Amino acid sequence: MNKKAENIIVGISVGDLNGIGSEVILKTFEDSRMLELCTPVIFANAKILSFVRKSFTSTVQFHGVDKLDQVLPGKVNVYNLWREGVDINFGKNDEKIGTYAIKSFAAATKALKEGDIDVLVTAPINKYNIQSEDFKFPGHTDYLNQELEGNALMMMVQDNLRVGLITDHVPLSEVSAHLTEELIVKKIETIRKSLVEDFSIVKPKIAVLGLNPHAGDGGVIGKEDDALLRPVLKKIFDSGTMAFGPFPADGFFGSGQYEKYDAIVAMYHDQGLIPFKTLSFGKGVNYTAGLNKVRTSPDHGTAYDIAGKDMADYNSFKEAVYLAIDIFRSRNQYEEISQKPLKIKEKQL
Ligand SMILES: NC(=O)C1=CN([C@@H]2O[C@H](COP(=O)(O)OP(=O)(O)OC[C@H]3O[C@@H](n4cnc5c(N)ncnc54)[C@H](O)[C@@H]3O)[C@@H](O)[C@H]2O)C=CC1
Ligand SMILES: NCC(=O)COP(=O)(O)O
Repeated sequence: MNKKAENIIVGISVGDLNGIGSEVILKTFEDSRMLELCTPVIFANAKILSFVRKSFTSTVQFHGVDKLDQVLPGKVNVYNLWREGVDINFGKNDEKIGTYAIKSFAAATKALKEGDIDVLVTAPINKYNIQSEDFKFPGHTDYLNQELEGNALMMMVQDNLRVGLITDHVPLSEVSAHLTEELIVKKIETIRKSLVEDFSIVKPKIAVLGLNPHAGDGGVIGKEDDALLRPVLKKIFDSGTMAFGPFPADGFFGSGQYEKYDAIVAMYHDQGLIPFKTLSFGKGVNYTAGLNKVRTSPDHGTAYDIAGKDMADYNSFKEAVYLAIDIFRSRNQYEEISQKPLKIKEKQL
């Protein structure tokens, strides 16, 4: 299914309205060339966005729609999800605002499932104020894993730097207990498949970080690297996936070895995200790999400390839009190639 560029519909959930989400969305679409690349649809309310726009140097014009079949190319569409006014207090952690963040995210996910939008880009939520009886997830990734098909995997991306996580929203004290052969095999296969289908890398090279300092130093500092990781990685390598490691994480980044691999696999959130954000903050993208639909988001959170002050850097959000479109196209190309493989006729003697 090859779509004309401007017809790729990018659904956008508005995130926490007291954070910097609305600012980075508006600033991204201030540049009208973005509308030649895609058709954006923001899941929110046109009046609210017109109100918050006054706080920023933005002149972006909205096209409010009440149904998704009214969305127009060449416009910044806003799907009016609610009618009532909402009190915006930039920088304030507010449960009521959390309910609107989830309203937007849930509706955009439904549209993604039903094919009304092609890809989803999410603005940041506050993981505390979104919690309710109906929504008990630590983040977007976990909810999408439930709603869509496949096995969600958090992958941070900036150009050729890609960091995938074995465990993501897991407290540090529970990481080791989560690490099993089954989980590691499943996650590394998700990363391999994503590199092939989403990033068009034919035979990807994957580096895997150890869990413990110095990858355990032969068992002196923790047993998991020798007892679990090494044998699992050998099995994965023997089955044909170019996975290497476990590498001691500090030296691996410090010496620049990360540049030699198509993806780096971290055992837990901060092991991967600290080096990733240090190397690429402001340009990185959080991609949910492994699902039947494409979702990306910027590399940052709600940034309450600068919300409403016209200070937010919107480049990471813009990159999230670009990457979602690139992956959507790459997946379509991969599907086409797989359906029409080169026909090789064997010569009969
Ligand atoms: N995808 C998502 O929905 C994410 C949500 N969060 C949530 O955001 C909230 C705040 O998280 P933090 O860890 O404080 O991270 P944060 O990214 O919101 O802020 C960290 C620091 O970076 C600065 N910063 C962030 N984005 C910026 C931008 N675009 N331009 C300029 N400066 C920027 C902030 O001002 C702050 O000083 C938490 O509730 C967290 O759960 C965090 C990361 C991702
Ligand atoms: N640090 C990235 C992060 O925690 C975002 O999580 P999610 O909301 O994308 O699942």
